[in-house]
Amino acid sequence: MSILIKNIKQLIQVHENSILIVKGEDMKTLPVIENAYLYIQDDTIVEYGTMDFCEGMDAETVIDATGKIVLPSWCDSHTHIVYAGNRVSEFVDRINGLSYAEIANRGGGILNSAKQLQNTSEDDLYNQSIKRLDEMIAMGTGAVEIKTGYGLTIDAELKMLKVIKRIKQDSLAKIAPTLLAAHAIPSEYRKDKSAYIDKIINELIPKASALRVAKYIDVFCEKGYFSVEDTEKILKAGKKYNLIPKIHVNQFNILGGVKLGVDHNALSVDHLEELNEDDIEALRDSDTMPVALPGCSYFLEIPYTPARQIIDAGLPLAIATDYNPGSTPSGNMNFIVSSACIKLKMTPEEAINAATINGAYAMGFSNMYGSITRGKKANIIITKPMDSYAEIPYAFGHNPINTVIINGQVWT
Ligand SMILES: N=CN[C@@H](CCC(=O)O)C(=O)O
Ligand SMILES: [Zn+2]
Repeated sequence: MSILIKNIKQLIQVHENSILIVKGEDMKTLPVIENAYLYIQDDTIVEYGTMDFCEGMDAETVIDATGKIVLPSWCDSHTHIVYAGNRVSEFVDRINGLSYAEIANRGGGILNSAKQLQNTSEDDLYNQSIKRLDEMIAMGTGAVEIKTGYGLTIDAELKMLKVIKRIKQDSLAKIAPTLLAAHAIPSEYRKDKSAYIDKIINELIPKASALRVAKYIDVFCEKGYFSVEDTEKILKAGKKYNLIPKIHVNQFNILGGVKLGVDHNALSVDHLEELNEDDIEALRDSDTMPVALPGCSYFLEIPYTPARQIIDAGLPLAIATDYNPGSTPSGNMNFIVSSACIKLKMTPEEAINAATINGAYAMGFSNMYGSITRGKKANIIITKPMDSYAEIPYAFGHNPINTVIINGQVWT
């Protein structure tokens, strides 16, 4: 199967040589070819260039992209899309004045989602979750990290992993699976958190690893959830099974989780709504990607991650949705790219770098995703007609997408 996209107004994020990450000042650059073509064979980007070199070229499917922008699909490196039901009633409670923490303390929040998930069959959970993923693909996302963390029992966490495994097998999207059993303390362990941690370490991690699906390990390192010491214990246990850390840190409080993540070679440290100079220093010269989740800040009305401070310090930054039922019930990366510009004061170039190549890095596969490079996977967005790529973040709330190609197939 071959696809030729021709007369492209701007082909963006083009890299002749495969790059893995973009940092600091370099994030301001987004390589563009004007009046371009792109040739896809099966699931792979094979060739591209200016239209001058397209003469005589043909393919089984030819798409005329006159007036349109073509770019790599969004890489969403932080989601919790496997969940059951929703938390609409908590949304209304918050409008009426309750805080996220007050709702959680009353047994709502993550524990509410866990109760719903425990009472949902694997098939039902799969159907609800893949529907969310399909909606994300239609909005331009081609690679997605998916976490567990709404099971909170051995059986329910394994059920989540099985669902993620099925999604990974069935979907055209690239999936990065993460074990986040340490997402909240189950009510039955309220008075004995260490017993739950022991269960994760001695029972769940070995069983999860036998399922051969989880690649990453996550912990919600936060007051009232898991301390830095708890987090370290779990990361060390994960390491024995080759699970790479990708952790929730600094959402509400600075506890030292960023440094811990860096010390344990975390692939990413996510949230960072609260951040200090020590965190920036810890990230300097590390291989750990900081990840901002502006949809969560928007929905919970908490501070936005200080992206300028991060990028201006010469660090890389990725942006992701955090799609989940409690703090971000949206998987729309177009909105995240807009929010990065409007609220995090990132330029369109920085936001697009953060949502493509750096998002792919934060999932460990920027060698195959996140840029227009020969040999990389053909996950492509073709926009509606627009004057420049800056209109993608500018027209917030609009759907900028005309066509999505995923794994070399036109998505319908
Ligand atoms: N902060 C921890 N986990 C999720 C929210 C979970 C929930 O409220 O269900 C997050 O990343 O925002
Ligand atoms: Zn999260």
